[in-house]
Order: sequence, then structure tokens, then C-alpha cells
Amino acid sequence: MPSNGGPKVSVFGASGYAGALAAALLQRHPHFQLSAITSRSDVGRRLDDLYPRHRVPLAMEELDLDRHGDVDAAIVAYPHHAAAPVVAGLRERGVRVIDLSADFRLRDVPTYEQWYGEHAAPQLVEHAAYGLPELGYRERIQVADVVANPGCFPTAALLGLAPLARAGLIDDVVIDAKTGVSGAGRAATEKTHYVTVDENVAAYGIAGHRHTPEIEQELAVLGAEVMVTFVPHLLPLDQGELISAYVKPTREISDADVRELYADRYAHEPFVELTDRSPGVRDVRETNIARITTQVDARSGRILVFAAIDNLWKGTSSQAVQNLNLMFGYDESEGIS
Ligand SMILES: NC(=O)C1=CN([C@@H]2O[C@H](COP(=O)(O)OP(=O)(O)OC[C@H]3O[C@@H](n4cnc5c(N)ncnc54)[C@H](OP(=O)(O)O)[C@@H]3O)[C@@H](O)[C@H]2O)C=CC1
Ligand SMILES: CC(=O)N[C@@H](CCC(=O)OP(=O)(O)O)C(=O)O
Repeated sequence: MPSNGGPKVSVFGASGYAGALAAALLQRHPHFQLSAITSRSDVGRRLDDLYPRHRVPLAMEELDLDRHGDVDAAIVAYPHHAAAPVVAGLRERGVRVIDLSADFRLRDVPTYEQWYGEHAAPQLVEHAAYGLPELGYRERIQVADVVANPGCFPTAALLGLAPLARAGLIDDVVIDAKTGVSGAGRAATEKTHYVTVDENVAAYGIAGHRHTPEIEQELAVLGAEVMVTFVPHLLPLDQGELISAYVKPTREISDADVRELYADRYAHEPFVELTDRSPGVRDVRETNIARITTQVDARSGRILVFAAIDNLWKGTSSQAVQNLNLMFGYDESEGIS
């Protein structure tokens, strides 16, 4: 364990894909000290035994809020519902928290309960900052005690659509998304079984994926009050995510003007890459980068937007470290460039 004197951070749920990567990024971070990692089913097991490539030589411990809460910050990498009570316990101990689950992303508790069921810590919702810095949340994240790290699909979709939303250009939008299997977490199910996924591609969550209200909430904040059609597809990839968005614009706009809008909006964003080439998931693999391209379809007048991210990096764990950097006053690229 490094003792570089920087803020101490615990990672809860380190045996999962997101928690393990968060621990690995913190382990080699120039400022933070990875203090402890926890799990329920892998207590005593070293993380570099479970995930050798992450090279974190620490054993996972059983959660003890008093001991593991004696830190400056924590990353909670639990599933939704399980996260909220632990986030509340950490806040009672004064720990600043980044929650990777969906528990604090939706600002309206009834909307959360409609999509996820009963909320275990509704009193904390109004205190959470939405952890997508590029959407204009940097100042809120810097002072936040709870940061709700966005969902992976909302990260890609919102980064792809934000310039259009801010410009009042979205009349209607369909978001078609593709994801690798690691997005479903470590537990194997029929949906993620090799035999189901290999050589296959299929839509899921068709009747309404739970990321839909999160995307709508943030588009509305940016000025686009739209009902979104969002359909994800599962591909035989481990990591990576691509969204293809089809926007009916509120007014006619040229391809050059759309490109200029994006270039202006993202000119100073270290983690947004604009490209003329259709972005692929391999272009952003194991990076905190969102790679985006736009194209106006001259025939239909629709604006087409493509955005690729790595679901475990910008979609989750490296974005969490980006947020942690902001919360503790470091350059937001530290440890994730
Ligand atoms: N994978 C991805 O691409 C993304 C994930 N996220 C979110 O990040 C969080 C973690 O995801 P991911 O790592 O993929 O999931 P995993 O299923 O891989 O890991 C979940 C972790 O939480 C622990 N856990 C599971 N159930 C409970 C429980 N009831 N109480 C306490 N701990 C529990 C698990 O270990 P153990 O059972 O040993 O305790 C494990 O450490 C989730 O909220 C997910 O939605 C967000 C964006 C993208
Ligand atoms: C392949 C797969 O199942 N992916 C997940 C997305 C994971 C994620 O980003 O979302 P949360 O943090 O909101 O769980 C899903 O569609 O639910």
C-alpha cells in the first residue's frame, strides 16, 4: 500500500469489474492512497489473484463501516439498492463518496422509484452532484460530498448529444446503443452466457431501459425536453460501447455548422475527441476518452451522432477517478491520461 500522504480512499465492491478497475487506477494514482478494498464473497483474496492484470497486491476485506469509513473518500461499486445504505453510512462518518450505481443519479425520487423500486436513502438525493464533468457540473462536483457517477449509456449518449441540446436543436431523438458484456457485471446470467452472446447481436431492454429517464433528465437540464427512444444491443465484446443517435432537428442546419458547434463546445475538454472517422470502441479501449463524430444526412435532414467510450473506463471507473480528482483539487486528468 503506498503511503504518499495524499487523500485515503477505500473501494467497496472491489471484486466486481468496476470496483476492481477503480482500485487499480487508485493504486497507481500519483496522489490518492488506496486504503482498503472490500467484498463479500472474496474476503481474504488478493485482487491480483482475482484480476492479475490489474496488479493490485491487496487483500479484500469484509465491510466494516467504522474501519473502512476512516478515510477521506470512498468509491462504492455496488449494484443499485445495495449502494444507497452504505453511501448513507459513509456520509454519517463524513466521508465523501462517489457512487457508481444508479441510486443518486435521478434527482426526482418518484421517478427513481418508478424505474428502480423503493429508494433506501432518499434524503441524500438532493445533495448528490451528477458526475459528468463535461456537462457543466465541474463546480458542483468539486464541492460535492456525494457524486452520482453516471450510467455508461448516459455518459456516451449525453456527451454525444449535449451540444445539440444546448443549442435547442433536438426535436426528437432515437438512440441506438451497442455494448460489450462487461456492462452487465461479473455475475453470469443466461443473458451474458458465452453461448448466448458469441457470434450474436440482439436488442434488450426494449420496453424501456432504465437509463432512459437518466438521459431525459440531463437532456432537459441542457434545454431539450424530449421523450427519448433508447434501445441497447449486446455484442460479443468484453469492453466498449457505441451509441448511434438519430436526431430530428428543430430547424435546418448544415453539416459544417453542426461540426463547428461541437468543435466550439468541446474545444477545451481533455477527454472528448472529435473525429471525421466513424468512432469505434477499439479507438477508446482502456481510456477515459469519448470519441464523437457527427454527420448531417442531407436527404432526411437528420443529424447523426456517433459516440464511443469504454464502458468500464469513461463509462464508470476512470470517470469516477476524474470526479475524485475534481473533488480533491487535482488536475482532472491525473492518473487517467
Ligand atoms: N460494468 C459497467 O460497465 C458499469 C457498471 N456500473 C455500475 O457500477 C456498479 C458495479 O458494477 P459492476 O462492477 O459491473 O458489477 P459487478 O456485479 O461486477 O460487481 C458488483 C460488486 O458489488 C458486490 N455486491 C453485489 N451485491 C452486493 C450487495 N447486495 N451488497 C454489497 N455488495 C454487493 C459484489 O461482490 P460481492 O458479491 O463479493 O460482495 C461486487 O464486488 C453497479 O452499480 C453498476 O451498475 C456503472 C456503469 C457501467
Ligand atoms: C450489458 C448490460 O447489461 N449493461 C448494463 C449497463 C450497465 C451500466 O452502466 O449501468 P448502471 O450503472 O446503471 O447499472 C445494462 O444495460 O443494464
